[in-house]
Amino acid sequence: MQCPHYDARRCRSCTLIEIDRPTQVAGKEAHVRDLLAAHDVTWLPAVTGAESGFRNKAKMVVTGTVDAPVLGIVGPPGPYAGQSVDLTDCGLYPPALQAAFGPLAELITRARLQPYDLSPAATPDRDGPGTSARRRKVTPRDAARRGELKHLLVTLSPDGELMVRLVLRSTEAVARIRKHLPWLQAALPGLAVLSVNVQPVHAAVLEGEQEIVLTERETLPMRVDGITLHLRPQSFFQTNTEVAAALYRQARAWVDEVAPASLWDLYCGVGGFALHCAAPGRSVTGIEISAEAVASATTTAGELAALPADAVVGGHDAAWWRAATANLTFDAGDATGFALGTDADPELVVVNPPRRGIGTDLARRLEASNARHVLYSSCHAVTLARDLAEMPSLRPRRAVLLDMFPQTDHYEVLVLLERSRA
Ligand SMILES: C[S@@+](CC[C@H](N)C(=O)[O-])C[C@H]1O[C@@H](n2cnc3c(N)ncnc32)[C@H](O)[C@@H]1O
Repeated sequence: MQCPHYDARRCRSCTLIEIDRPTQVAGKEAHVRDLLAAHDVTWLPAVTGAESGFRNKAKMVVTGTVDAPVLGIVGPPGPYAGQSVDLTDCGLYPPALQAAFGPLAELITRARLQPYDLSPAATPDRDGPGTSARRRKVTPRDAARRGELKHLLVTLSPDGELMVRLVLRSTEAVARIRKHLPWLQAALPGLAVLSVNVQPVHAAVLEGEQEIVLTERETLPMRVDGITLHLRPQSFFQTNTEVAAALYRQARAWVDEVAPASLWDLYCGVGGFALHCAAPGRSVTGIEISAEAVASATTTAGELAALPADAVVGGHDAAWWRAATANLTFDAGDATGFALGTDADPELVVVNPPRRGIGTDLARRLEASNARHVLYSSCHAVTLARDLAEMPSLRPRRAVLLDMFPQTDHYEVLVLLERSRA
């Protein structure tokens, strides 16, 4: 893929952009196969979606001035080091996401949102979990920092609707933003959710805990395979909707083949795996640390349970969904704490942890359980391989690489583990 920002060294986020796509994918396959070399795994062909325009979410640093805000990044080491770099035409964003940046820049001017004075090291990582901004420490210089608006976070739904989050240092500008909301809604008819996230600390984290939703609607409907997942401002959603849908479909295919009567979906987020894997006669429990994500997943389950009689969702009618959701529950909590807190074992466990993996305690709990299968979806194969080593009785049998983050060396891998009978 060609990118003028990369070529000019204004942005170097897409570390593999000079390599053609088949070679990128082959390199990722070699990486993961090497990490799983000790196991006898049957690999499906890699899943690849679009190589550009695939990101459903933009994390923009806001620099410049109130009258000429710049949405993008702070330049990386090189000729643009420390400078404002406009990335509103970044080729990773779909056109509908790019088109939102103009009106949002105008909102910044109209509402007089002073861009925050960010140092170069506060550039957010644009390639998924784990951000350089998160790793920054608060410094004594922080007291001198000026400005209000730190980041602009924009998510585009498959139906073309938008969730916009303004990360501000304080609530000082909230009334002004509220005043200009009708204008923004006219300029961006797809705007479903507008919120302010308050992040008072100097860039130690990308966003803060307090979220003030300014629109009537609080969730962005993300339709995946006909199932409407409800995204709230602080909930996780897979970055690449097309590849996420393929991930959930593959998980469902393997789960249906194994046909477990009971399933846990640990680290369930807004419920993508659990809702795809629900079926009549199957009990499904989703566990997730974020209470707001659990509320979203519960909403979707409730909607599917109450479909109009003539509705068909994901190829199933209302009666099927009523039966499939009869034993589908979501609870907020720590995945490891939940698993260690019960003696009951499901027949199959789905895990989709953050980059750090599931860790020793949960891996040992699963190893010692009666679960016949584990389906592990990982965005960091190094921690996956480490976790597998803690579960020697659960043997990886099938796997597939999903190229969720083209142009970078990140990828998702889904592995079906089966308990060995020996
Ligand atoms: C990679 S995301 C996967 C979410 C979901 N499975 C999906 O497909 O969208 C990891 C999720 O784990 C959640 N999480 C992080 N730490 C957790 C913990 N200790 N226990 C349970 N969930 C946790 C995060 O909030 C996030 O939603």
